[in-house]
Amino acid sequence: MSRAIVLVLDSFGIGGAPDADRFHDAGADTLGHIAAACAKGECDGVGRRGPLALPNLARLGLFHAHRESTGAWAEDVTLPSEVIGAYGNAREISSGKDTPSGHWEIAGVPVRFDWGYFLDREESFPTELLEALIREGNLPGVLGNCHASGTEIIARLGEEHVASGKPIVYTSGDSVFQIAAHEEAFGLERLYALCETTRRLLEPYNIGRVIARPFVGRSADDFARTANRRDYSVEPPAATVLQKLVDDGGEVVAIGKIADIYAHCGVTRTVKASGHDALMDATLAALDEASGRSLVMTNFVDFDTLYGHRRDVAGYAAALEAFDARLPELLAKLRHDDLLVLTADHGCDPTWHGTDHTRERVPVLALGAGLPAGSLGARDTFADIGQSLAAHLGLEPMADGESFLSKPLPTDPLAA
Ligand SMILES: O=P(O)(O)O[C@H]1O[C@H](CO)[C@@H](O)[C@H]1O
Ligand SMILES: [Mn+2]
Ligand SMILES: [Mn+2]
Repeated sequence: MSRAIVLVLDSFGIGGAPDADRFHDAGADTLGHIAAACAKGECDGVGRRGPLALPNLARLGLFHAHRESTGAWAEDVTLPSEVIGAYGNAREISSGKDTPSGHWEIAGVPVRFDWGYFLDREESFPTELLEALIREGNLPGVLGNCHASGTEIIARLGEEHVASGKPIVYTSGDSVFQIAAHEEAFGLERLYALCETTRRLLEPYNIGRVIARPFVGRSADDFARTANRRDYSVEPPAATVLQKLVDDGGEVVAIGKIADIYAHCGVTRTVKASGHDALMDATLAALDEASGRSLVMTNFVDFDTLYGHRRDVAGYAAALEAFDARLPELLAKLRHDDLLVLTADHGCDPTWHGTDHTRERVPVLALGAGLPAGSLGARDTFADIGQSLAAHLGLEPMADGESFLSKPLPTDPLAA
């Protein structure tokens, strides 16, 4: 029975998006700029040193994929003696560079409509929306109401929030409405309920996600966000490959943020875990259990949340190396007819201006299912992954994308 394993390294772009200009991201290159910083010794001293060392990802073809995306090798990296994976780079055709768009497109459903955005950097939200939220949420008011980095805004407004009981509302370049509140002073369940109210009030605004951002701590110096973050996404606009597999009697194990990102559509089992080691442990355990026709999908969120958005280049490098070191455990569990795909949902170049995502191509590193090692070239949409998963899992083809599993057409002997 076919199994597929998809690991999404959240925000791990490899530069080169042909439409990066439109997002003011021309030149952004998450992998390339991390490698360059490591090569200059700028990432030494966080439990790592020297050039970026990703020997296992390199064997799957990561650096080759990056070179095909940008035209240049990542600085000072060691190339593998042999590439064992099929590697490619994929551009995104969805209108946004956000997490749901990237994941849905990976699963064969690009987002062709435009999301709503709160574009004003200050006074970002419409007055009538905030008035409705204050009324229905029984709130003394709200704080924030601006574009912000989530860690900076709790340091700036967290104490006032605890004293006043007013939740902190903020947004970003993404189609999001985020609510930060203290887990104990405000209450976690109350925060979740407020997010559900917000989700309903946002219906006319076409916003992709409401995100609950609980935090703990006593003062601005030690406020810290917790793993109880929860995302309230709208449903994908069409059946993803996850949904098609479930409808056809298969199993979908969603690990980490995956279930939230797909609005719980097309998921048979949800596994929550916090931190990359725990996420990898959960993935390995799921592989031990997944016996039938199944898809195991994991989102490795820390690359994005702890390092990309925080513009922490050294932290990102160390997290990549730690992830790479655990890959052999996963490879050892693969059966010959499994298909493993490693990819990303967008970029978040930690050397870039601002704190938002960056429009980039993503790596497509595939192994197994009889795929020969070598280049898959430049893929025109992330949906090529969804289409390949559909082919591998024996599902009807998706409307978008081209499978990289399909064999080349036999040459016509008469045409010679
Ligand atoms: O700064 P924090 O709160 O981590 O927010 C980030 O997380 C959100 C979801 O990816 C993005 O919209 C981005 O702004
Ligand atoms: Mn993401
Ligand atoms: Mn993000």
